[in-house]
Amino acid sequence: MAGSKKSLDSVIKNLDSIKADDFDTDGDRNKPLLAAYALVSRLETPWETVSRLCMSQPALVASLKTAKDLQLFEKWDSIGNSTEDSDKLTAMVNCDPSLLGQSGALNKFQLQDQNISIGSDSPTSGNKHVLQEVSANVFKPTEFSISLLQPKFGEWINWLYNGSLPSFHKMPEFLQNNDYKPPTNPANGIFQDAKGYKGDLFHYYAEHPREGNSFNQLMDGIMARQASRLDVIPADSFCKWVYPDTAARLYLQDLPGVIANSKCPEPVNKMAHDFFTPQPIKGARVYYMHSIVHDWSEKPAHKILEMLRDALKLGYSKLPIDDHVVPDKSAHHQTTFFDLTMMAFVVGQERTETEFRTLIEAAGYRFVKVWRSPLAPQAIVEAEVA
Ligand SMILES: C[S@@+](CC[C@H](N)C(=O)[O-])C[C@H]1O[C@@H](n2cnc3c(N)ncnc32)[C@H](O)[C@@H]1O
Repeated sequence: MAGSKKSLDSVIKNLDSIKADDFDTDGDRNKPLLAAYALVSRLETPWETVSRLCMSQPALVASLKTAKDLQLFEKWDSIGNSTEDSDKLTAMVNCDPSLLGQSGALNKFQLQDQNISIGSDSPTSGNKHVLQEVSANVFKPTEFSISLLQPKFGEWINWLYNGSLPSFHKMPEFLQNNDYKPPTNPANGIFQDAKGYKGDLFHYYAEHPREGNSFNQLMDGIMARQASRLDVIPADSFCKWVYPDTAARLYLQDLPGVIANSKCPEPVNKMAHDFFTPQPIKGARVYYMHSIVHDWSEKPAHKILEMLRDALKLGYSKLPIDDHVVPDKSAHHQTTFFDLTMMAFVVGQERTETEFRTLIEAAGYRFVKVWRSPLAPQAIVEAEVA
């Protein structure tokens, strides 16, 4: 018994001792993270898995949205993110004390996300709680809750409520009503069913700028996370100080509303362009598309590539397509939920290497190779005009 207790303690101590900054690179940190997810799935019982998925996570995100609506984190930040009791927090956000009190819904934040009580000799402070419970009814913001003050993270909570949850709520019914075939018409998919809207997501966003802004912020968050694997120089230094001549030859293209709100600094050229029309910039060395092709089903994706093809110079221009490239087996969990999100949200999909090859070749390109990085499940498909 004593031997078993000792080994249990040492297992927990070993696990507790692992920290994000133990690793030299993000790629190194990612490997134990994946091992830890696998560990959770081995250790959880079916009851623990189902209650986490169906009870604690929905309750947590509903609590986060309520806290966001109350501007709890913003108001806390304005008084210096100090340690506060629930009476002070209740007064600060002007809600009923029962919400933030001892047994209230919001003060359970710290209990709902990975809080494991493993005894006084085992530290729990490294857990990713939303709030830290300093003592009974006394709380402190955490690195995570403070990160939500940045729109590129905080707006995910609004997007969850205005786009993701309504779409996933509709998905089972939509598929049932459509003989379990994925949608193919970008103007008439699951998102449109959920919103009672006819037209593609990007037209919806142009007509609903508050929701469009949420989406643009979360794209910012995704790009900020991914830039590390591309050896990207921060836009400001690239444009203003490091390579001003090169930056002046770059073009950022998107729909007019997105271009008008983009923060890309001078001297990069900002150009409104509809990619379902011919590409006006001819003979460039590179036409880089990030998170574009996966937004579309075969027919529109083919059209986008076709409209670009004549701009490329044979033997010189390159087309790097930056998206998830799904492996034949053991797809990364991020790839699989991106794939479902693309289907539910934009009638898009993540593609395998074979699917990319077929799409690209049918549009008049040569498939060169796939560039992968250990830092992300996304990859770069290199193509050139055939
Ligand atoms: C998933 S976002 C990716 C944005 C950006 N490339 C990034 O990675 O941050 C897709 C983008 O496609 C743009 N888009 C949608 N339809 C378009 C069209 N017809 N012509 C040009 N851009 C379009 C949207 O406005 C949106 O910014």
